[in-house]
Amino acid sequence: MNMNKKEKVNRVVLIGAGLVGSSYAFALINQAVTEELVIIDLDKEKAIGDAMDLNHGKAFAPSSTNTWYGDYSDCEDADIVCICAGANQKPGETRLDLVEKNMKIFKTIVDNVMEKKFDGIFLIATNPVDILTHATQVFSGLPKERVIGSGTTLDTARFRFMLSDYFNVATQNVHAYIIGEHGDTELPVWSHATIGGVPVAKYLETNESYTPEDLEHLFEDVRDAAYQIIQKKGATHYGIAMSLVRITKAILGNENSILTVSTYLDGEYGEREVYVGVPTIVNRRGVEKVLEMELSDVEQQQLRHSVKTLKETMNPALEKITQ
Ligand SMILES: NC(=O)C1=CN([C@@H]2O[C@H](COP(=O)(O)OP(=O)(O)OC[C@H]3O[C@@H](n4cnc5c(N)ncnc54)[C@H](O)[C@@H]3O)[C@@H](O)[C@H]2O)C=CC1
Ligand SMILES: CC(=O)C(=O)O
Repeated sequence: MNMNKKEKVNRVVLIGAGLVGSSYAFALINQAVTEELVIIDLDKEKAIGDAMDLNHGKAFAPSSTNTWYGDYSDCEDADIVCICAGANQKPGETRLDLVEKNMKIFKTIVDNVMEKKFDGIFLIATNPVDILTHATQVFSGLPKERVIGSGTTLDTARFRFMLSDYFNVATQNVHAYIIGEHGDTELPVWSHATIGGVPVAKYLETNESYTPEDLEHLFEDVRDAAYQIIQKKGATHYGIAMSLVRITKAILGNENSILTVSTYLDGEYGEREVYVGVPTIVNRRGVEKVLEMELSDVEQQQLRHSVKTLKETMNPALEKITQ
């Protein structure tokens, strides 16, 4: 046995260590998801400070994550490059309002990463996430299954939390998805939502205080959660950080987990040439398979509207930047 031969360890490169990125780094280390974590940010001093600060807490983590402030050359050996760089929403702004600003930033970042011959999986969080995931695939030329957005994983987590709170059951026993744009046109898939296997429509009958109107309001709270949090504290970052860690674990652990990541559709749900949040089997290869649920007519129409909205914003912005 050659004792000098180094074993390949998992490396995640994080680009953009603002509120979302640094929360992701913190959660990654606390859950010991990867052996190596490299942090890159335009604000070099802030990122160096983050790497120092995170390293100082390592003694208390389940296992050691080798963490350093790096540069694009670190992307060559990376398994995952996670991009959280770019502008966030100011109060009143929609995610789609960020498209031009953040697409320009992404062109530079993705070109820099690919110059270093990156051959792993891109995981995108920056908004509008579905559109920037698509742009990353176009800019990088990597296979579509190796470019993934956080999609509606956060919205699905919010939905499951709020349903579990309403019905007073553990979140783990709530199975329900939010799909579509990570944004204002997202939709709840009520037709497949279950509490411990019991359809939500049936579960409503188990207590007269439960009402369909409450569920409508509950979905509105899910959809508008980011606006409410931004109004109160300026940004959201813990929930998305934990969603990103969940996706990272599914990839590095080759889990075949079903997550509502932003995935390229090529005919599934009757849609093409779009990245959008749908239940997807995620493993070491990235996207293994899109799970095609039978949607109700209303849900199918809502998904079509969501995809149309995404394309209407994305196509001109992509055209402008690739001209
Ligand atoms: N997908 C989702 O569910 C969620 C997405 N987001 C999105 O995440 C993004 C980041 O949000 P925050 O962390 O709150 O913003 P932030 O302003 O705290 O951090 C952004 C970071 O990006 C860095 N940056 C900008 N241009 C860069 C470049 N060219 N190269 C490297 N670093 C660069 C900045 O220096 C800064 O540290 C926003 O677009 C926000 O809307 C936020 C929450 C949830
Ligand atoms: C900001 C954002 O996209 C969210 O919290 O859902």
